[in-house]
Amino acid sequence: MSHQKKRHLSLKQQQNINKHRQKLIARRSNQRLSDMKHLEEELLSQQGDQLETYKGIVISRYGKSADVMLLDEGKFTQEHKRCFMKASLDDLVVGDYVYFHDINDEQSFIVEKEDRSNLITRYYFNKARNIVANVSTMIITSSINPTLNTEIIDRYLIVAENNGVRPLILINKVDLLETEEDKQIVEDIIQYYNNLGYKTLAVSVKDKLNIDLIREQLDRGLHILVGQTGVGKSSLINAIFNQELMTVGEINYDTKLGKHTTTTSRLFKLNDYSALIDSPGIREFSLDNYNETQLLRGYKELHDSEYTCRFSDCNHNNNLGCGIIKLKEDNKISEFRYQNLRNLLQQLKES
Ligand SMILES: Nc1nc2c(ncn2[C@@H]2O[C@H](COP(=O)(O)OP(=O)(O)OP(=O)(O)O)[C@@H](O)[C@H]2O)c(=O)[nH]1
Ligand SMILES: [Zn+2]
Repeated sequence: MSHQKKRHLSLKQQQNINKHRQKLIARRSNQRLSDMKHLEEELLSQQGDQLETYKGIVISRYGKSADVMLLDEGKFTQEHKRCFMKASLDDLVVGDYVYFHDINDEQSFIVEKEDRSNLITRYYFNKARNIVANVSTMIITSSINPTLNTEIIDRYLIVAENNGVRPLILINKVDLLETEEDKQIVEDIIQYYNNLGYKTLAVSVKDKLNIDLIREQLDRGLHILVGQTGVGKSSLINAIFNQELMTVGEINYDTKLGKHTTTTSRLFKLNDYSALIDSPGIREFSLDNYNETQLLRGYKELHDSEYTCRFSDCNHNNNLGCGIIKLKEDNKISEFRYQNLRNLLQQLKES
């Protein structure tokens, strides 16, 4: 990697790295022999050589290591590194920007992580698990078949709103709409979300409809694709990149492993500054363990102070200063969004 430009570190970063080295020296005497120590020692032995520091982005996590793509002055490259990290950085997730040193040709060591602009978390049995960081766009994918489920769209919107991520809503497979009535229903839904300020597109991978408009929306940053199984996420990735990058709707019966069992995530570069990250953990995460405040925060219609419930313990079932009921009475929320909100509140009560 010696041909790569040396990254100029800020004073603070240099100090942090120096501090880290000193800590390693202090720790050396009382640390048990372990793989990590071995790596750290190797790192230390090279101190005199003025280790170069590179910036990268985490694209996969495996236990105690991470795959990092090298960034060249902020631009995505094709170069990947398998990295180990100091213990305090073991919460690294896909999307984290990191600084690392090369230990040898195969191995590198991450010494610092940049502050995250956002972090998407999911809950497994009440335990928070970080999924991905620094996301610019959450591409919320839904489709006409098996059924257009706006409640799931709304669930993802809640996650996006609560994490400071811009949503882009795609309604795929519109080629399957047969009647004028169905077309109108879908058009109304799309218009409603667009009016709310969420960019929403009708697309068809089959007919190559509006794929160029999707690309236009993704000119900078890290993007993730979310949505239920079968809505056409893999098909969309192939269409956006105009390449067969993903296997569409197939299961490998020889190994009895579906493609969902792949644990690695992949970063697909759209241009120097824009990339799409795909991994099973990201694709399948859903809204769980959200509290009522977060849920209501996820509904843009309620952001107007006029529609804030007067009492913090409002049960949203009687008219006494309830923002949700007022919203409905004033016709400031569509029927489908209102029903979804009611359903989500009900599910919260039952959980
Ligand atoms: N009619 C129609 N079918 C489509 C379209 N896009 C995708 N499909 C089909 O939908 C099925 C599922 O597509 P995938 O791309 O595998 O869906 P996915 O969301 O990646 O599914 P998971 O990997 O299970 O999450 C496949 O049979 C695709 O051919 C479309 O625009 N129109
Ligand atoms: Zn209320």
